Amino acid sequence: MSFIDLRSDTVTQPTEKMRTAMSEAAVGDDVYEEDPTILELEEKSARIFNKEKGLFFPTGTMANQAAILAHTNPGEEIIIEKDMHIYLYEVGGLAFLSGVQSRQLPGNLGQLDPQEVEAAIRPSNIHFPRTSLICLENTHNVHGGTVISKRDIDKIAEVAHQYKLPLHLDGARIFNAATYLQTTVAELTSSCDTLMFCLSKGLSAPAGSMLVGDENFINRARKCRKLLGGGMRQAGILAAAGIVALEEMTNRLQEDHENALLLAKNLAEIPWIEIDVDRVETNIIRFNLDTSHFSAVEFENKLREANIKVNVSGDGGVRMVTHKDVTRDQVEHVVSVLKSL
Ligand SMILES: Cc1ncc(COP(=O)(O)O)c(CN[C@H](C(=O)O)[C@H](C)O)c1O
Repeated sequence: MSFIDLRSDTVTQPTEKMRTAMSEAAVGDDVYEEDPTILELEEKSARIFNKEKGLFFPTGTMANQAAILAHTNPGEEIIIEKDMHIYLYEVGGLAFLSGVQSRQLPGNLGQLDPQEVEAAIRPSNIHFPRTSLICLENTHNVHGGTVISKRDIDKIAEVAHQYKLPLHLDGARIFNAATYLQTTVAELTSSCDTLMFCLSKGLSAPAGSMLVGDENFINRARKCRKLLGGGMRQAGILAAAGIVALEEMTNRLQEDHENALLLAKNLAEIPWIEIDVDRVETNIIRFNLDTSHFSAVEFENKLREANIKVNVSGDGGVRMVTHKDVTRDQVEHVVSVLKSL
């Protein structure tokens, strides 16, 4: 039974070309830095982002947490936007792994206010922890795949660098942001000191994320990855799919964005759905149910009966995410099912 899976772009299946590349991958022991396919993916990632080095990770969470470990020392404070994945969905890793506390600022659809960031940087004072990192997320998951412009990233970087602080970008969906802005990822992230991006979401690799930054940082992050158990052996089998992802999947993301907008515009016509269509910029749609009509669970179950999977939260919030494995026809089918409810 085939489902239309709108829960996330993490569900994407590898392409046939990825599977072939995986089966033919040249491999070696990556702890000794001898896996040729991982080395090729790391070099390609660094080149695409115009950073000195790249480092392959099993997941985006591990890459984000290794970056925070490599940027900070226990007892320091990092400045984040209050709804970031790094804070909301990484199991308290900031505290548990890095021993840092977070200063959570309110964002405008994920973008931080440069003045608020500057005001949050701790001056030296015997009572205060040292601020050691500033983080952004682009596109922003919880706010609905919203995009932060280069100009707005650069404004935060300017404050960070004025205080000699690094800026780390959770760029899980940075290719979606660059597609929306019609720019390159290198241009968009040029002022970020380090960034993570996912191969395993819209780019459709079966697993894997990359961290890119300068050589000194990547050397520290490699050690943090080993500490976290991410030192892998012949993982070129996974990296081979990542290379195909970068070569073939970054230019099709506009299709996902068009499907998301088509879905959002149709959802807006349904009386018991509250959605801001203008906020749909990339492949994530978030909307609220009029729960007097349906409870979140009822809504999820009715869609499941129609072979459609979505993520709902108890308060009636719904997220739908378009991706390679959801076609335009399937989007139109979802619309007809929703209108029939
Ligand atoms: C902005 C951002 N940064 C990092 C990650 C973590 O990536 P993985 O650890 O899942 O590879 C995610 C995954 N997001 C997943 C999803 O959206 O379904 C879930 C919520 O973890 C993310 O959205």
